[in-house]
Amino acid sequence: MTVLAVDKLCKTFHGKRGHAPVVAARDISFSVEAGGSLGVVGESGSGKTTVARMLVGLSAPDQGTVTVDGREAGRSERGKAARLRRAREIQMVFQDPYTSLDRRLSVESCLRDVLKRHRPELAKGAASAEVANLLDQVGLASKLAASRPHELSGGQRQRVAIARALAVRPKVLVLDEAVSALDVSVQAKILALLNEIRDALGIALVFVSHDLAVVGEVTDHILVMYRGDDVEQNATAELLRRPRHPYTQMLLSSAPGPGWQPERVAELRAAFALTEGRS
Ligand SMILES: Nc1ncnc2c1ncn2[C@@H]1O[C@H](COP(=O)(O)OP(=O)(O)OP(=O)(O)O)[C@@H](O)[C@H]1O
Repeated sequence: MTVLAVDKLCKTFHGKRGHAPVVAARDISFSVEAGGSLGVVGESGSGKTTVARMLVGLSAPDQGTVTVDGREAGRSERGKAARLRRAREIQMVFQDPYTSLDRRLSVESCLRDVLKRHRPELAKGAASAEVANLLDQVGLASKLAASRPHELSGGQRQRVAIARALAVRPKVLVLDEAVSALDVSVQAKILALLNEIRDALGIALVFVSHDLAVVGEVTDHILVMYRGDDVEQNATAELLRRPRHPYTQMLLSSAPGPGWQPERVAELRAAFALTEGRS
């Protein structure tokens, strides 16, 4: 069953006078099933974050629609009601949990705040049980409930950010470079957690990353973006085995495993630009 349907999203940024407008997203369409996972990949500036921000309502598309469970996001309500509904449907986890978490709040207070705002029907006892349940779901020891963000490791902070997003019981979870700042071994654990979560809860994931190796671990479909365009979309295994578009081929050969090789990318990009007639 399709949970998230994105149809022809477009966004152009009109910068300062004298600067050409930047098309950050051009007719981007995709869908994600319940329990499914789509990776959005591309190099810096390809438009991935712009698409992620449009999904959660942080940025308004010039054109196009985002539909969750058949209902267009942000259509019927305005203002606060629209923001609340969108937040309950689609949650986002950012790259740096240190800046996205409130430093003054303990883990428990942070989760309770979200429950109070988004699930006010929960009585105090039920909210305590839900905090314990959320910590368990993201693999955090209950003794960490009293900790503040600065007392946690990067991986633990990202688990708190995921728990905070799950507290809302969203249908869709968008992760923007959510493991990029973590060590490889911590990355692997968070990716395993994300796979467990989508299996257990049937949430649809949109996983934004520049790192194809990481995306391959956690998605069943991939959308490749280049300068705002959708250059290729396919099942993950097929795309990694037989990339059709020269840009995807370039990304793949420049990232044979975890890690990014800028020199090789530069070489291949030059070759790709020649074939595309772009500079
Ligand atoms: N608020 C903005 N105002 C003007 N231009 C913007 C704005 N946000 C993004 N852009 C431009 O839109 C293009 C796409 O940016 P975006 O951040 O979506 O790419 P990205 O693939 O997520 O890159 P990165 O991985 O570096 O974040 C870039 O050329 C960027 O400079």
